[in-house]
Amino acid sequence: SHGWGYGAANGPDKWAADYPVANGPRQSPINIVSRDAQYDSSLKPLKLCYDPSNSNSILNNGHSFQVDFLDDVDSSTLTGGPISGTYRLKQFHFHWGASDERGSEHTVNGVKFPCELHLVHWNTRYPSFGEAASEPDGLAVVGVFLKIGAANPRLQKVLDALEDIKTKGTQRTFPDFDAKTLLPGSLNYWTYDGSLTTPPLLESVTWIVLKEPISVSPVQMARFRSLLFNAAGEFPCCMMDNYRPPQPLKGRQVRASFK
Ligand SMILES: CCN[C@H]1CN(CCOC)S(=O)(=O)c2sc(S(N)(=O)=O)cc21
Ligand SMILES: [Zn+2]
Repeated sequence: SHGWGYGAANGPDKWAADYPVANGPRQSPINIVSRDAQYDSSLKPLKLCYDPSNSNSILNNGHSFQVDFLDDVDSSTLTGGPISGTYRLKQFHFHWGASDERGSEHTVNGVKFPCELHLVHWNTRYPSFGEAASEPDGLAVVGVFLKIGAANPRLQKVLDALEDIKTKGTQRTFPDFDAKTLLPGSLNYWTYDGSLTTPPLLESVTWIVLKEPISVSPVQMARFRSLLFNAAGEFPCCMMDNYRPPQPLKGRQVRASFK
């Protein structure tokens, strides 16, 4: 049987068959309606302490590409914000469209961005990432929108590595990358309780979506689309539109860290 993907036959509308939680009460992404987000003065500032020496490899997993971090020690961490305790950076990856008018998973007042970055962290109160991933407070993902504008030099190292991981299952080393360089100037955020946006769609994610986007140029976006969903030797299928559309809010509240 074919695995999940983003095509007509195996895309988001088909996931509930194998992953019934797809219709659960806290699914992601969502459309963020800024005027409905409630400012919460008790929310703390986000504290992201990333150590470049933790970055390890860059991998094409057939759904996106991800930069993986060594997470056996507490050196690239997320604290503060809406979460309590310490979460460790595990990986970051992106979702993007076939053209610049779509590609993000979260939307803001119905606006889609061409791309969205996800920095995935797991709660160190649990013994491992795998165990954390199935706990309601196990994961925290920081989402950053990419908006079309000037070329972003901080993306270049990542984009240059893509030619070495064109097909599914390929990876290469990716040392000394400072993920902090991908963050915008302001860490103002919206936060809500949600899920993974891909199978297994586990409802274990505290979402922290930054309000300020970072820039990406159309030429840089084309580099994302040069990746392939397929493994080497298989019929080539460009990696694009690898995003899940917004899901029902089902009564959840979205809080804002800013007025
Ligand atoms: C392609 C597979 N993507 C998932 C793989 N992992 C889940 C592992 O299940 C135990 S994961 O925790 O690294 C994440 S985070 C994430 S998103 N888009 O919500 O940030 C998707 C996935
Ligand atoms: Zn993601």
